[in-house]
Amino acid sequence: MTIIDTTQAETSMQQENRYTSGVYGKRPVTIVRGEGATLWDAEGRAYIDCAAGHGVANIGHGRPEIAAALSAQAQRLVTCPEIFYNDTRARLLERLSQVTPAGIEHFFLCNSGTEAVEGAFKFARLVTGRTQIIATLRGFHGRSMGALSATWEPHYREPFAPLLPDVTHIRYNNLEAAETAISEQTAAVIIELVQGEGGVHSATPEYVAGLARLCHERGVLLIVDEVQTGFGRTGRLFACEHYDLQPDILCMAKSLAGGVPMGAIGLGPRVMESGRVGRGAHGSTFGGNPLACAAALATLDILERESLPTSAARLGAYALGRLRGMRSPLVREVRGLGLLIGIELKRRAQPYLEQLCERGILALPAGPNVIRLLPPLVISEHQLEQVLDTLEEVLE
Ligand SMILES: Cc1[nH+]cc(COP(=O)(O)O)c(CN[C@@H](CCC(=O)O)C(=O)O)c1O
Repeated sequence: MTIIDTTQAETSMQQENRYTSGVYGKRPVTIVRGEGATLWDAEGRAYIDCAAGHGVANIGHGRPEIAAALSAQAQRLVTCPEIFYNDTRARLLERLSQVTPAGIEHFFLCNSGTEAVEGAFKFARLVTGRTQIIATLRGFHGRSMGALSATWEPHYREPFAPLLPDVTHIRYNNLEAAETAISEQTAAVIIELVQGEGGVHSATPEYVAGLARLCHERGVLLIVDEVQTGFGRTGRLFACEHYDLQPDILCMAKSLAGGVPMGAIGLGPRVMESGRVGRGAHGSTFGGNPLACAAALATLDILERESLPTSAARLGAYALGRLRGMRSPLVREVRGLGLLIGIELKRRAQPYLEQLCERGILALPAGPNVIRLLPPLVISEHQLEQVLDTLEEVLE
């Protein structure tokens, strides 16, 4: 079904190129419609989506429940800053306290992952009176100046120096490195339990348990960045559940509101009982807006009603098994948890991503040599088989 014809599609690309900032490496595809784990381009070509908008579309595209929630809320009230109470926001805050890891019962609502990280750093400095932030090699936490300071990749970071002072990067999964780095000046350690953009590397249970213990002993807050791993991606609602971990601060965004931009900072007792988070400490015009809150409530309903974290666990285990059984000379290692999967190649991943796109599969990189698969958790078994078959062909 052609949605717009080729000429219109080319015009649309030319139009976007004429006015865009130029910071994105755009693929020559104009995506115009989505449903479930399928996307269509302007010429009506269908793709199986293994990018999910950078891990945003966990519940899939074109969900009528999200459209209905947005429409109903938009007809009542779109925006309402948190200087006023709002009924939809109140319901979401309560719902988040019920589904997040134990102890996380208070939230600052914002509008993106990087904002969640920025706020987390502010709360950590406020609560501890300390300044140092410790992050990990290969970690990705956002591109705004504070979050960027904790993002490891030098070519993201270095053009914008000087960034936040007092940010140290340590080896991931290395407890001795954390023991050495943590000092009297350390406010917080921030980690992803599965490093996403940094190449799909999972934390070991021993590392996480040791790091949590170390942070508690040394008066340091543990910030867990679940912007990418949250809301079912790794096979549990939160990756913290795999580790029985109660973070001091939990950063959330991406799939929280079913594709509508939203972030949230979950605050644990060591933050809230400090008595140091007072009026005026932080703020956001759009944070906690009723429209995003309505979409988030509908999203949490869908995740629960369709048991999507369990689907991610089952489908992800199957996919990892098949990928690890692949005898491709190009593959160095297959890693992942749930439907957050990384295929490390012995070569650059870009040419293979382009071949996948030509064959109707949209996937992402995670560093120069890793193909990252982040499909919607609603992907069907048949679609997943097609993805795996295509990967076998492309990587043979
Ligand atoms: C773990 C994590 N933390 C924070 C962020 C920042 O979120 P936001 O401000 O909403 O973009 C992201 C974006 N992850 C995507 C990076 C996109 C980019 O290159 O920028 C990704 O993993 O592709 C993360 O993956």
